[in-house]
Amino acid sequence: MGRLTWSTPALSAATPTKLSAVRNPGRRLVHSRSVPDERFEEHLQHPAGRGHAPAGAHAGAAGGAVCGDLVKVVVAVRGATVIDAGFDASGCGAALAAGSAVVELVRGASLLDAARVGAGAVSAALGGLSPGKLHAADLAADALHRALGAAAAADAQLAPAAGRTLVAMSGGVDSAVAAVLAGAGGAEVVAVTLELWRDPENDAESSCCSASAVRAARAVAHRLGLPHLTLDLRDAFRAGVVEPWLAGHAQGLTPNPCVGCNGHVRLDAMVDLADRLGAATLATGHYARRAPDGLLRTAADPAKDQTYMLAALSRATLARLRFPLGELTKPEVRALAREQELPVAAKPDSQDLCFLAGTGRERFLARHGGLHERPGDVVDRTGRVLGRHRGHFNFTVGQRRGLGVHAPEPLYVVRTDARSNTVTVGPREDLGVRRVALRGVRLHRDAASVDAVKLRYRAAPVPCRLQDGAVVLDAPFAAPAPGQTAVFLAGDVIVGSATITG
Ligand SMILES: Nc1ncnc2c1ncn2[C@@H]1O[C@H](COP(=O)(O)OP(=O)(O)OP(=O)(O)O)[C@@H](O)[C@H]1O
Repeated sequence: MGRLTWSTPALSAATPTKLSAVRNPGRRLVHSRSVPDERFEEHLQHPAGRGHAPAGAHAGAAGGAVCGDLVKVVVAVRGATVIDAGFDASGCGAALAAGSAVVELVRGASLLDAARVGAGAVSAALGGLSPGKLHAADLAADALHRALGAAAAADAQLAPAAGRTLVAMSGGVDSAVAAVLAGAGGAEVVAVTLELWRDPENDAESSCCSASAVRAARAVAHRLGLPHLTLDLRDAFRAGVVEPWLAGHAQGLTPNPCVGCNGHVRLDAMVDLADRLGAATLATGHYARRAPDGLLRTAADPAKDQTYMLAALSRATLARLRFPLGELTKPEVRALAREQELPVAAKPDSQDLCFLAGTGRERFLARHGGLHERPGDVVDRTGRVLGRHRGHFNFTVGQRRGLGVHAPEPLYVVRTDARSNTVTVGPREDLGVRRVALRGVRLHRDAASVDAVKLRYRAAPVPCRLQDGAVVLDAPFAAPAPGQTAVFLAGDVIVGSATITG
């Protein structure tokens, strides 16, 4: 594949003087001289829209106590246009000038032009900031994008365009390549990143949910010439994903937050935004495919297949989704990223739950769920005490590591009991089960069509049949964990899901 060219919409005639800054969004123009540019001075002396708060505007802020500089931007969107904007800034002069530059760049611009404004454009509008002052452009761009995302989600209404696609960009290599492929046929691509988690003590800052990851995703999108919007879903994510995950651990379950997150938090919000932007489809970097009847089909690369995580999506949501990576392997995706010279081509894959990045599970449970150390017994099936543990919630069925028990044969967690705070262990043969109890069975086809079930994200499907709210397996499966999702297959098509209860 050669270098792809982009079909980006023409910038509006209302913003001719902004063209060069916005067209070159990914580049940072750095002046080596110490004398400020006259454009910088002009913004400093006569800031545009300082203290202005238009009616119906949405606000976004960045900076604050830690860095001493604070920029707040407000924007009002109507239809497809940023009809008005204002700002406030405290701290250094560069923060003030950057806030003013943002207002000038976006006021009267189309929403999608405004969504192309990044720190590079802000710096360029100020004649190029020295390295020490670029921070102010970053803050102003962060504040702008927080405001713009909120305004777009609430007030934007672009005319529907069949060839417009919204791409969910996490800042990783998969979604960057998905964006490239989504635009390869000439489609008009708009990018969105969700801010899902921000910890006051800054853990998970490196994860795909965090504020710094949002900034990185924006940089990738802007480098591709794409408008980029940010949606702040932190409240919905905490209430709908993190809190149930913490509550599940307290009850001795092993919840699967990603299935619910995709199912009713992040994809729904992005489909709503796609509607507002007049985008017919939402593309993601998941490894998944679609069956002819619209249901999910496993990815061509079984090692990367992510349909398990998407199994709880409604048919209506599925109908809007596109998976440009579904026929590719990961090495092929990385090769495409290198070919397109994407800066994220070598970025490592995410390993754990996004909100746990930078923090261990045990520490997270203690800090956010109040599940502090609670010593209890490790017992065998006869009740004989073999050792001590630091809380049942730190263990999951099938776990082998970290038991702190010395035995002649490897031992695994067979059961955890929240009420007695005991962890029962046994040899591997104790783990196998042939019948798995379920709740909340949801099927898109007849129960009779189910021929296999996946009982864990990375487990191979097991041949089975569905019977009386349970799944009966043709071969024993080691350690289905209560709280995890069971995903039903008919051949390679995902036909439903349920939650494992025992
Ligand atoms: N914070 C986010 N904002 C927007 N989209 C996201 C976000 N996190 C994940 N996605 C979307 O969901 C897809 C799968 O997410 P997952 O967390 O599994 O990432 P991944 O496989 O590491 O992909 P990537 O390399 O794109 O980060 C991503 O490719 C992206 O399209």
